[in-house]
Amino acid sequence: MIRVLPIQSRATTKESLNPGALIVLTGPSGVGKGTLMRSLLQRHPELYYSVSATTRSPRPGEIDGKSYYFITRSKFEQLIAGGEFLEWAEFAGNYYGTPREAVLNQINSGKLVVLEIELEGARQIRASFPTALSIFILPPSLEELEKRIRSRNQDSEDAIARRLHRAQEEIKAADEFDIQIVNDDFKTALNDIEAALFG
Ligand SMILES: Nc1ncnc2c1ncn2[C@@H]1O[C@H](COP(=O)(O)OP(=O)(O)OP(=O)(O)O)[C@@H](O)[C@H]1O
Ligand SMILES: Nc1nc2c(ncn2[C@@H]2O[C@H](COP(=O)(O)O)[C@@H](O)[C@H]2O)c(=O)[nH]1
Repeated sequence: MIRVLPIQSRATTKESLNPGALIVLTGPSGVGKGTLMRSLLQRHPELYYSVSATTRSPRPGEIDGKSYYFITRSKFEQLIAGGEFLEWAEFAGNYYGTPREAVLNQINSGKLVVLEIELEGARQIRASFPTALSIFILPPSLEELEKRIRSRNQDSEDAIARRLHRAQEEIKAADEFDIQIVNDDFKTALNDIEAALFG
C-alpha cells in the first residue's frame, strides 16, 4: 500500500477543515469498505460516520436511519433539487447521497467525519473539499471481489454483474486518491487505515 502523511500532519487539511476533518473511504462494491468501517468505528467511537440516503431497498438486517435513510426516488430528487446533498450519485440503478447538513455540523463541531461512498461521489467530495483525506480500498483480485459479493448473498445476478462491471472501471481510478490500501488480510488493511488517520 502507498502512504501519505497522517492527517494531523496535513497542514492544508487543518486549515481548510478546521476544527473538523473529512475522510473519504471509497473502492468497488464488495471490497470490504463497510466491514472495515464498522471495525474502525468500534475501535474509534470518536469518529462520526455519515449515514447516507439511498433509493435502494433495505437488505435483511439493515435499519432505516442507521444503515441508510431509505427513501423513494421522488423524495431523493426533491432533496437533490433542494441542494440537500454534499454529493450524490447513481450506482447500479439506485441513487445514493450524503446529507449535507449533518456532515457540515459535525465538521464544525470538531469531529472527524467519515464517508463510505462510491467513486463518483468520492470525486465530487475531492473537488469540493480538496483537503479531505481520501482512501481507495482495492481487492486482492477481481476473482476475490466476486467471491466476496457473492458471499454476502444479498444481490441478484443482475446486480452482481453490474457491480463487477463497474468495479473494473473504479479500480482504474484508484490513483486519483491519496492512499491505496489492498484489503487482503483484514487486520492489516484496518491497521493501514488507522495509520493513515492517526499516524
Ligand atoms: N479482508 C477480507 N477478507 C475476506 N473477506 C472480507 C474481507 N473484508 C471484507 N470481507 C467480506 O467481504 C464481503 C463484502 O464486504 P462489505 O459488505 O464490507 O463490502 P463493501 O465494500 O462495503 O460493499 P458495498 O460497497 O457494496 O456496500 C463481506 O462478506 C465481508 O465480510
Ligand atoms: N456516492 C455515494 N455512494 C454511496 C453513498 N452511500 C453508499 N454509497 C456507495 O454505494 C455503493 C453501493 O452500496 P450498497 O450498500 O448498495 O452495496 C457502495 O460503493 C457504497 O459505498 C453515498 O452517500 N454517496
